[in-house]
Amino acid sequence: MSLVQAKGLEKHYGRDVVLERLNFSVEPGEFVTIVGASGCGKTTFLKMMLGTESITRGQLLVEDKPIPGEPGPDRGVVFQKYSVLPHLTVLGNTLIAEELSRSKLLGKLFGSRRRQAREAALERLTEVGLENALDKYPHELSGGMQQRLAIAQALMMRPRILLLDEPFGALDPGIRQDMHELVTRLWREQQLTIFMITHDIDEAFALGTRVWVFDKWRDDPHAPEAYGATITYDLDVERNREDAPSQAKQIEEDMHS
Ligand SMILES: Nc1ncnc2c1ncn2[C@@H]1O[C@H](COP(=O)(O)OP(=O)(O)OP(=O)(O)O)[C@@H](O)[C@H]1O
Repeated sequence: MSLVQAKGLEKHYGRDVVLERLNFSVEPGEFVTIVGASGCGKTTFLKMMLGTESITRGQLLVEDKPIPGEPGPDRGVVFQKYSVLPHLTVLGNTLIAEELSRSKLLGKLFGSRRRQAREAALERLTEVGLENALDKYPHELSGGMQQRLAIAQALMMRPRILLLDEPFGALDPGIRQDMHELVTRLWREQQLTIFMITHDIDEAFALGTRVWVFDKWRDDPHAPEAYGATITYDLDVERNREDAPSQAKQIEEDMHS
């Protein structure tokens, strides 16, 4: 059974069609990277996966069931802008992910549940290499460390699906390379299924097993809102590694033409 499927999925904002005719099946363990022109609906798609944007038409299914209309523990997310809370330490920021998810009414965990959550948080922070920064506050962390913390938060509930919206867009190239290694390791070790938006086509081909290009397949210059973007290329990078450089170049040219 596919893990995620879209059938005729569409997103409109009023009369503005942002996404249309999205049809795909994603198997467990795939690493899907998503590229496309600015404003073509990539983040909107990710938010539909997260459950914070409604679906206008069609279906978006996880294991054959409609995706819940709210975030859940099976889907972790990391955005480009650092999403950590400035008044909490590294450990506090990781614990809050569990507190918010498990204890909606009380807002806090107590006793053995809190101890278990602390152990889980320490484990996640060790996985992302922040075990020596538990008591630091976000302003004391580099950009790369803040994104490591955001990843630890996202993985706190052991999601099967990880949604990444340009998570490394603000980082220096050397740090990005470290983050690529981290995400690749976590993806393998935790058997995650990843959907990652990036503006960097080389990054898309380096990390993804599958690259999607979002673009409009039909356009009316007199009514630009009439048609939305869809997946215009769906490339199996894993099986065609040797073609990746020429495909990346072609996509880069298409996006800038
Ligand atoms: N809440 C909203 N209400 C109305 N229009 C919206 C809303 N959110 C996004 N849009 C519009 O939907 C379109 C797609 O936006 P989205 O952020 O998904 O694009 P994107 O491909 O992620 O862009 P970028 O690469 O610049 O981040 C844009 O035209 C945007 O203005």
